[in-house]
Amino acid sequence: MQPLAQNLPPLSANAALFLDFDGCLVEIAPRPDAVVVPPGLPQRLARLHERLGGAVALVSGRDIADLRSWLPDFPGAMAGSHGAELSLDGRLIETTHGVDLDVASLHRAAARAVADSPAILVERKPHGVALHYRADPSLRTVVEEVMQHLADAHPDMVLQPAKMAVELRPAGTGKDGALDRLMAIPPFAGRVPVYAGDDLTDEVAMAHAQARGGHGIKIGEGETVAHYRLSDPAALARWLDDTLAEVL
Ligand SMILES: O=P(O)(O)OC[C@H]1O[C@H](O[C@H]2O[C@H](CO)[C@@H](O)[C@H](O)[C@H]2O)[C@H](O)[C@@H](O)[C@@H]1O
Repeated sequence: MQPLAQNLPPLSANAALFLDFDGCLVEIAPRPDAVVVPPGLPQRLARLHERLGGAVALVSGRDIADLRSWLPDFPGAMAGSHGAELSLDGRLIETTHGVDLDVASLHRAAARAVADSPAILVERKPHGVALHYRADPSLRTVVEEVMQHLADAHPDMVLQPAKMAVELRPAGTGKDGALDRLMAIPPFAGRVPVYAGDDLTDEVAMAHAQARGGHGIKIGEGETVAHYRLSDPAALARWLDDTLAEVL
């Protein structure tokens, strides 16, 4: 049995905070373009960024341009596309993988393969592709088979299971690598990493945070390596606000 939310200690002043986006900062929505940024979230992130000396990063499966469209004023670092992209302080987006990918051709192949199932949403990503079956969960097997087929045809890409979706991302990327990369540079270096996330792609990063003496916070249900759990994005927001009021 994992510890209850009330056992989660407040963030300490020497923490480095890593936050996932979908299902963590915002509730899961029917489609990727339908999420709602809760009122107060941009201000909360800005205050945390200021009080933690800039050591706050967003770590998402979304690409950075997409992430930035939801949180245009976020002042900290962003790791996007499951760690395939990195942006420091709103500056240039750096691609962190060496895979030579014809992404347009991958998008076309994915779209062709599911053309007979219009309920499957094809998300064209700069470093991969995602197929979403949330609109019709009975299409899960179709999506899994198509994505396995695409993965077989692209040995430099790996499958990334997600919530009601399956993605392909470049091999060698991952949120664990993003965390390691940021923890090696100021203002993150020397701090204690705390990582909050809700999905499978977050588990490796939470494990890395804990291996570095920090902790992971699982948002929502499901198996996890994290030491702590909070029920939903609203509970995470409350914990962050309590921390800001009491500690930082
Ligand atoms: O790492 P994250 O920030 O959690 O992003 C993971 C993926 O999130 C998005 O898909 C998920 O959220 C959608 C909106 O709530 C939902 O409709 C979908 O079913 C979920 O799988 C996003 O579309 C992906 O690109 C991200 O990789």
